Amino acid sequence: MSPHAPTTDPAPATESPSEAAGPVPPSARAIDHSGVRVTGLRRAFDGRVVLDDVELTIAPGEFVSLLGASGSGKSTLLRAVGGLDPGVEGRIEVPERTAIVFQEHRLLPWERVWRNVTLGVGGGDLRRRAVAALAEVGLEGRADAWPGTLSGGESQRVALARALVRTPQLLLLDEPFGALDALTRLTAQALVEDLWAEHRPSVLLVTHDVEEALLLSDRALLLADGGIAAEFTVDIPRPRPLDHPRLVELRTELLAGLGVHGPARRGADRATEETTAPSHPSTAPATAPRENHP
Ligand SMILES: Nc1ncnc2c1ncn2[C@@H]1O[C@H](COP(=O)(O)OP(=O)(O)OP(=O)(O)O)[C@@H](O)[C@H]1O
Repeated sequence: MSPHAPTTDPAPATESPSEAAGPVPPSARAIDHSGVRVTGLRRAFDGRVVLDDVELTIAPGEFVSLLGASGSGKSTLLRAVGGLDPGVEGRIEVPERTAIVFQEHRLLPWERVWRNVTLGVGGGDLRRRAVAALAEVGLEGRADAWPGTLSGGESQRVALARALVRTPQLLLLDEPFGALDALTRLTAQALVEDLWAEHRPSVLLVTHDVEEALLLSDRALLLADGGIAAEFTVDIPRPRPLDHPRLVELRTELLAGLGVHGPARRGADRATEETTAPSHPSTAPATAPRENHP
């Protein structure tokens, strides 16, 4: 890691569609491997402390999920790691190539899909690179489409392609499946898992969905009271069946950590707390098509 990491985030942080997916601007924050190290992170809004001395480490290639009640500061933390928040204090070390995918796809409607994918990307051969990234997310043949002609799931795939084309060492995902219907969500989750297995970026995924976190991540972190309140190692080989006993156990522990008790509160949880209700049926088909990988 760079010994020169600053004590405050130096990255300029205006937010535009191209920056949303693009790399964090080159800065002294870059480290020499693809992990993340955050120490002493603090963020207050109008004197109200949201993040208080947060420590976070992500190993190179590790998939980490961040859960927590609505308003606990998940997006604030992710934005800070992504260099999008100039108001944060602390030491943040991230790799040079970082890409972010948000819940909303943030595509420019007046640019064709392939141009959206390569917005802000340097170098030549942009169309070919966009087409390759689009193929990776299953959107062969859609390079010249207008964003307005895509479904929600397809748009989110374009957003993923926009991240992929930057060959990120760190992928920041802020509820990227949150706006998708249940079935599209399962497919998108499987896609992200496959892409991660193939490219092995480090990943920080903000999600409300406990099962999503348990299916995808190596570790799930619980954000509460301004800090990481609990950490769960998901020591289950992939692909992970939802009825794996350890997954069921971890799910119960995570839900308890989130203050949700009992197995049958699914609809109520989602409606009232926006936090943790399982989104998969108990016989989820999501795991079936997944490739096996470590
Ligand atoms: N720019 C801002 N100005 C003022 N307050 C903010 C700002 N951004 C976030 N906050 C506040 O900080 C707190 C944490 O917000 P954040 O969006 O990080 O929470 P979250 O855990 O991601 O929530 P959710 O799960 O609902 O998306 C909230 O109380 C929010 O109102």
